[in-house]
Formats: sequence, structure tokens, C-alpha cells
Amino acid sequence: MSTIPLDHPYRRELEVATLAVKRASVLTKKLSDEIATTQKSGTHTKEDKSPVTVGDYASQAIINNAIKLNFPSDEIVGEEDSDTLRQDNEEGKTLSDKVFRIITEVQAKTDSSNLKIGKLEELDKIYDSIDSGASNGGSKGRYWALDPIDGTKGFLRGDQFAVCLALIEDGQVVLGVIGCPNLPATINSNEDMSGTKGGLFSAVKGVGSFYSPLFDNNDFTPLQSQEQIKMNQTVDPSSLKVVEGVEKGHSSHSTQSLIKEKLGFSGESVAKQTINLDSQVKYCVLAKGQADIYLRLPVSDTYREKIWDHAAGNILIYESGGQVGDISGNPLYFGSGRLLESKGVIAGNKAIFPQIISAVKHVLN
Ligand SMILES: Nc1ncnc2c1ncn2[C@@H]1O[C@H](COP(=O)(O)OS(=O)(=O)O)[C@@H](OP(=O)(O)O)[C@H]1O
Ligand SMILES: [Mg+2]
Ligand SMILES: [Mg+2]
Ligand SMILES: [Mg+2]
Repeated sequence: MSTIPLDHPYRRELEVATLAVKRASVLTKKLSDEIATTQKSGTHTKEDKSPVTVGDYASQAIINNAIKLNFPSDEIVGEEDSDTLRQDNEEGKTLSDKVFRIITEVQAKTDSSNLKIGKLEELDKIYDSIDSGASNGGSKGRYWALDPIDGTKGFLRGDQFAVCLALIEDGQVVLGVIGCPNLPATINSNEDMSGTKGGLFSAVKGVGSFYSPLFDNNDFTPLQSQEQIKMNQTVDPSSLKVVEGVEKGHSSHSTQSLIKEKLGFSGESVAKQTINLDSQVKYCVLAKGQADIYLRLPVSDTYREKIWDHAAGNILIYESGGQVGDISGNPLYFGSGRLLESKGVIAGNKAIFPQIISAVKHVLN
């Protein structure tokens, strides 16, 4: 059992973040199960052609509201805004009605948290809460980074997605909480996944990374009573596992194959050693020691990663004994605004990290 100071400075932040992520996870899990049976989702296509669903809006409204109630002067860098919901047309009205309904429902189901994370009872307040995520972040002060549903495409496919919240101070991530509603307890390969679904991952700078079941209860469990998790420190290519995304438009699977080859992965076993997962679930699987390497090689020269897509996962990796960098191996810096300056993301255990970076450089050159 690890010793975690009870009076840790982020104890309250962690409690609020956990309760909010849990509530948003209950809500998104219900939607995900409904989509699987009805094929209906309530989806809007954004200007960049990416999808946003009623689940993304509702999750952002709930989590922002919890943060603003407890830490009114904290800013939030959230992925979504309420423009589409506020539209005076059929789409705006239909989506808004659904967002209102699912928020009301989850607040009744998780009402033990109302006192600590509040309750949204009017549509206008829901819109305002979503829009309190419009901060531009930056290198000074403290703010939160929120991805209300990361892996929206996975969510719509009935696969993996995650609710991701991080606290950033002076450009450094100091706390991260990730809810993974569809994550099975055991993942050995794309074909071999089993066990109860739903994992909650938390990391606090200097304290460690922790795991607990997501849906056992709707309460906050102190870190002392959660399972501390550590990455493996394996370097033997025959026993390494690599996690990569699912969407070929989000990372270059062909470059990733060349990197694996360079690292010594060979023959038929490559498929068994590669696990394709949407969202920051990839970081969670690494932190839990079920995989060793995360490869996200850019598909385009112009795309810039968003801070909410990586902040919570970043601290989870460091606090479980791993390292994260861009394609040059430099750490990701979260203090440059809503976007990261760097290209690509590579994560791995500390022992193998330098080898991965030389393989990446070799392949890219
Ligand atoms: N071109 C490109 N390159 C890299 N990343 C992109 C790109 N386009 C979109 N996005 C972002 O990818 C986020 C989802 O990442 P995933 O890890 O789930 O992608 S995947 O597993 O590879 O399919 C996804 O996050 P969500 O929108 O929260 O789902 C996007 O922010
Ligand atoms: Mg998105
Ligand atoms: Mg995302
Ligand atoms: Mg998202």
C-alpha cells in the first residue's frame, strides 16, 4: 500500500473531477449502449467534418458546471461550444431537447453527487456551462483541459471512448482523471479482450497513477483505496505490445508498421502484438501495464494536436513510470494555447523510450 498524503493540495480538485467524470461516464455509457441497439445517436457534423454528439455536449455541460461551482475563478479549455444547440432551427431544438433530457436523467441517477458537483436545471444554464470551456489556456496560471468524449468516432461505432479531464498549472499537467466506460478489464490483443467493462484512471503529480472500477458506485474513492498502477519496463521485442488508433485519418498506420519492424517486431506476431483502440484509453492501457508503446505518427504536416486530446493521458503515463514525447522525443508542452506545437505522440516505458525515438527518427528520415 502506498503512502499518499491525506492533505494533498489537490485532494478537493481530484474529488470534484472524479465525481464529474463519473457522472459524465454514466451518461455516455447509457448513450453508447443505446446507439448499439438503435443505431440512433443525435450527431452533428462540425465544420472540420468531425462528429459531435448529444453525449459530447451533455458531458461538457456537467463537468464544466462542477468545476465552476467549486473553483469559480478557474478557466476551462473544453473541446465543444453550444453554437449548434443555440441555433433557432429544427436541429438546434432537437439536439437541445435531448441534451436537456439526458442531463436531467443522469442527475437523478447520480443524485448523491448533487451537493458537490451541482445540478443543471435550465437549458440556458446548460448552454452557458458548455461555453465556459472557451479559455485559450496558456503558459501562466491554472486551468482545466476537458475532452467530454474523446474518440467520438469510437463512441459512435460502439467501441472505445473516454471522458478526459486534466488540471494544468503554468503549462504543466498536475492532475488527470479519465473515465473509460467501454474498457474491458483485460486486453491481450484485438481478438482477446474480456472482463467487466468500465475503468477509472487518476493521476496526481508526484503521487502516482491509480485505477478503480468505474461503475461500482457514483462516489469518490480516496486514492489510498484505489489500486496504484505501474507500467511494465519490458524491452524484449517478443513480449512488447503496441497500442495505436483505429482511424487511419488520425495516425499513419503505415509509418507505425515500419517503426515496429525497426524495433524488431516480426512476422505473424506483429498483429497479435498490436492493439487498436480509440481515444485516450490507449494511455490508460499502457499505464495499467497491459501494453508498452503508443504510436501516433502524423498523417498530415499541418494538423496540430489539441491539448485536451493528450493532457490527462500524459500525466497518467509519467506517474506510472513512462515517458511521452513528440516525433523528436521532446516532451509535449501544454502551455501554448488550445493546440500543441509539436507533431505526433510517442509513449513508452522509460527503458524502451529512447529506442522507440531512434526507430521513429530512422523511419522518418
Ligand atoms: N488528422 C488528425 N490527426 C490526429 N488527430 C486527429 C485528427 N483529426 C481529428 N483528430 C483528433 O483525434 C481524436 C481522436 O483520437 P483517437 O486516438 O481516438 O483516434 S484513433 O484512435 O486514431 O481513431 C479526436 O478527438 P475527439 O474529437 O475528441 O474524438 C480529434 O481531436
Ligand atoms: Mg471531437
Ligand atoms: Mg479528443
Ligand atoms: Mg472529444
